[in-house]
Amino acid sequence: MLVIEDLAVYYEESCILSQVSLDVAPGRVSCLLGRNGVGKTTLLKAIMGVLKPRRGKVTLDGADLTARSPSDRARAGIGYVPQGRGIFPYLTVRENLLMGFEAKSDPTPSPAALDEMMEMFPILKKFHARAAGTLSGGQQQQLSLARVLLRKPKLLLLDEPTEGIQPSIMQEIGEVIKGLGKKGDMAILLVEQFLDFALSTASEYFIMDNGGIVRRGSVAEFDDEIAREFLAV
Ligand SMILES: Nc1ncnc2c1ncn2[C@@H]1O[C@H](COP(=O)(O)OP(=O)(O)OP(=O)(O)O)[C@@H](O)[C@H]1O
Repeated sequence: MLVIEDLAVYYEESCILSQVSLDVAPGRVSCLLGRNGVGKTTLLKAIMGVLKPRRGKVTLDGADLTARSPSDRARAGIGYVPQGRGIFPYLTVRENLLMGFEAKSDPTPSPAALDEMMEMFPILKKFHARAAGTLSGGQQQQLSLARVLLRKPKLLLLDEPTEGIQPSIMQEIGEVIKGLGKKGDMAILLVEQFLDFALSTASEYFIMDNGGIVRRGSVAEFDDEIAREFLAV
């Protein structure tokens, strides 16, 4: 379980997150919503340790990660699929997948884990020898997700997985995320601008505004009034 308490994050003197508290339990897909520029990516980076908070605490299954480096956090079980995917375009699909093992405490590639990913994303099996940069945006997104899932993270952070991808692949990715949530052993925090995708994939929502979480609830209870108040521009 991820627990964030009273997190404050600044870019130099500019306060982006002033007081964020939230928790995400395994077996749940939670979406983080909010207007452009409100600080959603900043929060994911602070959870991953790419940005240092000025105040507050990040714990995963009771272990305090606040002072730990991003690579330590990856080893502790945080998987991060950043906006823009972060794949290596000149390496093959298979080589990109193998990079996923580097962040494990035991970096020996497991053929069974590789097979599992190829089964979950058949397109990666088909294109395993291609340079990753030649894949479509949606296929690259699947690769980026598979590379992180290889490590069997306890917490999966996803930043705008639908950005720039076709609706058919969007649906496939949505099904994979929902399936991971249902398995019950992974907590998932999804940042998503595309509201329909977020609401059809997640079971719980958080809304960020003014540097903090201003609303949370079950997706089943999300309505147009909430969208107008917190998400309309
Ligand atoms: N490296 C940086 N230096 C200074 N300010 C930054 C930096 N990165 C982001 N910001 C600012 O921090 C604020 C929050 O940005 P962030 O990307 O976290 O928002 P977001 O909610 O994820 O937005 P979007 O939905 O557009 O991705 C924005 O005002 C942004 O301009």
